[in-house]
Amino acid sequence: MGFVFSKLFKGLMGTEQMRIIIIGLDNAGKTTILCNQNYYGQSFLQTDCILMKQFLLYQVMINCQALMAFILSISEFRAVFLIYIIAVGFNVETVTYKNLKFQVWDLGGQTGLRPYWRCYYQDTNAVIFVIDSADKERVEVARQELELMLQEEELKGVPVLVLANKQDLPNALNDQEICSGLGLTSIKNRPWSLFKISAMNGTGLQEAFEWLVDTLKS
Ligand SMILES: Nc1nc2c(ncn2[C@@H]2O[C@H](COP(=O)(O)OP(=O)(O)OP(=O)(O)O)[C@@H](O)[C@H]2O)c(=O)[nH]1
Ligand SMILES: [Mg+2]
Repeated sequence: MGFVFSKLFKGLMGTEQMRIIIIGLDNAGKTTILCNQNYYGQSFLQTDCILMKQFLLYQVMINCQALMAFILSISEFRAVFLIYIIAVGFNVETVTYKNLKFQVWDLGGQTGLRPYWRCYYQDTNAVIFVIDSADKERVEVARQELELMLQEEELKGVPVLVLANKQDLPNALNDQEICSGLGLTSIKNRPWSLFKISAMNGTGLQEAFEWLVDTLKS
């Protein structure tokens, strides 16, 4: 993902730091979207893109951010912590490309973690809302969480990219079903778009993030 982001945001000029949050119910595929290319691909090794990972263990760990960033900057520790990030909690990836800094926050979606999403809304430039397209039973829960989030004053007017993930699964809902299930057409006060993707095989990600880049640029 770092590679995708660094490529896509290469065209943006200036020194402004973009802050993006990735949210959605647990098991939607948020961490897979953010991390898989860095774990298994070449991007983690590229030389012109500085990647730094930080790990936060719920709110109590917030004061330890600087310490965790330092630990993660030591390559020997990084792999261990990155694996731990997949399992629990919140994850942030900072991609620095030349003079552009881009911060992507992956917020855990378990029921007990959702109340903490709002702690990360301030100064957010865009929201990526991920849904497991094969999880028909919880589309309504996802709709409620999305609706709550969109009511937040701190996210007023902020663009929302909805990713209908796991489209590789045979029972995945299509975009019309997701659109009506999440009530997306009632969103009138901000730019939004829905893309069908598979984080597993990368389908649809490029188009989705191009929409996001274009929206942030305009
Ligand atoms: N078939 C399929 N499985 C996927 C896809 N994306 C993610 N998964 C799987 O779905 C499961 C959950 O993925 P995560 O990325 O951990 O989900 P998450 O949204 O970060 O979950 P929380 O951190 O609990 O909020 C994992 O087993 C992934 O391998 C996809 O596109 N297709
Ligand atoms: Mg996760």
